[in-house]
Amino acid sequence: MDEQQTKVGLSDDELATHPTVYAADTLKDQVAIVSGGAGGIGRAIALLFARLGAHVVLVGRDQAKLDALAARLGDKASAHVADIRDPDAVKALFAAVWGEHGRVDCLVNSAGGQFPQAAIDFSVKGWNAVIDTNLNGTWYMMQAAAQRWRDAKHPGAIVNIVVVTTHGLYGIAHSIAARSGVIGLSRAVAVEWAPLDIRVNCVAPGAIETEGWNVYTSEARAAYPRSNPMMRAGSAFDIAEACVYLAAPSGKFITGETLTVDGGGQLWGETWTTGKPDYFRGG
Ligand SMILES: CCCCC/C=C/C(=O)SCCNC(=O)CCNC(=O)[C@H](O)C(C)(C)COP(=O)(O)OP(=O)(O)OC[C@H]1O[C@@H](n2cnc3c(N)ncnc32)[C@H](O)[C@@H]1OP(=O)(O)O
Ligand SMILES: NC(=O)C1=CN([C@@H]2O[C@H](COP(=O)(O)OP(=O)(O)OC[C@H]3O[C@@H](n4cnc5c(N)ncnc54)[C@H](OP(=O)(O)O)[C@@H]3O)[C@@H](O)[C@H]2O)C=CC1
Repeated sequence: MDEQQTKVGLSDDELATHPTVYAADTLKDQVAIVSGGAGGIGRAIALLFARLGAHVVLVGRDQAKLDALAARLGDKASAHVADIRDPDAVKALFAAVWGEHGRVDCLVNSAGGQFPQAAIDFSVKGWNAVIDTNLNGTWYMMQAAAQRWRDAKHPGAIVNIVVVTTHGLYGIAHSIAARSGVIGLSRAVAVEWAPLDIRVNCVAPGAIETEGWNVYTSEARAAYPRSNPMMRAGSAFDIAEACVYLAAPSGKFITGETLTVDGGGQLWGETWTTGKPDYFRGG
């Protein structure tokens, strides 16, 4: 981690008042679970979903962080501590939320992350930590949601936040592997779960300024805005609006899709999370 911990991205006040294309009742009376809900992207999703009428269940491992955001949102949110890597904790989470609200309409899996390291140096523990968090943890949440929806004969929508796996992102091969797994899994269950009226989609963000960037060096962070043809970083709000699109009725004929929100970064540009090797500088 860099010694310079910087506050990055939009503030809660900016997120809460950001202009949106969506009508104020887009998610009226819906219940949405957002894992990583107090993180950089997750909180933007939570703030927008609540603003559009949903009750948002914020999930993460840090009670104080969750409580602080829940307090801001009042009766539009509640906080639930759960480690998504613990399948029993995930089951207990869904039992609690279903017991409290009698429904869940949408699950957004935004909990996740990785550390930058050359793949050749990954330790077994480090590899497993990233796979367990991003692939297994996401799966436990998806399956728990789907089982509840099946048993209650209730429709549902899942949006998994992944990373761009196609081109241009180096130094996080463990995460690319885990997120490719999530994308493949989402496509597979989009078909299996279509008879249950459950849609499953992914959003792949490019460089989105959040506090999550603090795991990268200041040199790496400084280059991220130049990693796409728009030559700038996106905001967590861009991801939140994409999630609404897929979760709301606007997405009713979309399943098994990955919506890339990266300013064109998968077409042009490169991101070196561990610094660009001399070899690729042509020197
Ligand atoms: C243009 C786009 C930019 C890049 C695209 C992506 C951006 C983002 O995703 S933004 C950031 C999102 N948030 C995060 O990434 C959060 C920070 N990451 C983590 O919390 C961890 O990396 C985690 C996801 C793996 C959490 O797992 P946890 O079990 O809590 O991990 P530990 O800290 O206990 O570490 C376990 C194990 O992993 C190895 N390891 C961890 N950090 C590093 C590191 N910096 N370098 C090398 N190895 C690391 C290590 O083996 C750890 O075990 P110990 O050695 O016993 O500590
Ligand atoms: N920002 C970016 O540029 C990009 C981000 N992404 C991905 O988007 C997602 C959100 O990123 P961002 O908001 O920026 O990152 P943050 O680090 O700000 O947020 C991640 C959140 O996940 C939670 N979390 C992590 N592990 C667990 C766990 N085991 N159980 C429960 N909660 C957990 C953390 O909360 P706590 O530690 O309190 O539990 C944290 O709030 C991540 O998957 C990230 O990799 C993808 C591409 C680019």
